Amino acid sequence: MRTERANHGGQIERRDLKVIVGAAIIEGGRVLACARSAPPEVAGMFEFPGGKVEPGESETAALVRECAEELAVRVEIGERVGRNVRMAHGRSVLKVYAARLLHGDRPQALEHSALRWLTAAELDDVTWLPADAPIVAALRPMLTRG
Ligand SMILES: Nc1nc2c([nH]c(=O)n2[C@H]2C[C@H](O)[C@@H](COP(=O)(O)OP(=O)(O)OP(=O)(O)O)O2)c(=O)[nH]1
Repeated sequence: MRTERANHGGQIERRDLKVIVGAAIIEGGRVLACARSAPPEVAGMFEFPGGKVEPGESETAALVRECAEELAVRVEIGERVGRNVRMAHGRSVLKVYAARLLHGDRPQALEHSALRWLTAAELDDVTWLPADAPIVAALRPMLTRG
């Protein structure tokens, strides 16, 4: 994504905004939380499976690709969960979408150190990456709603 903003001199400054997408995979009132295996500073903290959107790739396509790479599952992408979360001093943005598993696929931890299915009441049982806090808050009523 390309963004423009005026710097202090009033000139337009162009820079690339990196978009990170995450999938809140929901099944039976539970969401899949994945523990990062690296880097060491965040290893063991939980996130939504996903990653960077590649140039020319749609957000949905990036999520389908990342879920296949990280979990070996096929997913259907649904509605947005929560708001855009700015990270890395505004250089990147995290966008999370609800997703559901297709064809009876079961997630495998190909890149994560652990996978956990959490109910709304269990969302706080794990330590999420800090940027995920507003997403987790928005997810809570969605899980209860079923
Ligand atoms: N996937 C994901 N990343 C998140 C979440 N919350 C959060 O702060 N992040 C951050 C962690 C990383 O700095 C960045 C995602 O980078 P990544 O390394 O997982 O993405 P990637 O797979 O495309 O990276 P790469 O190793 O291919 O370069 O976003 C989240 O819920 N899911």
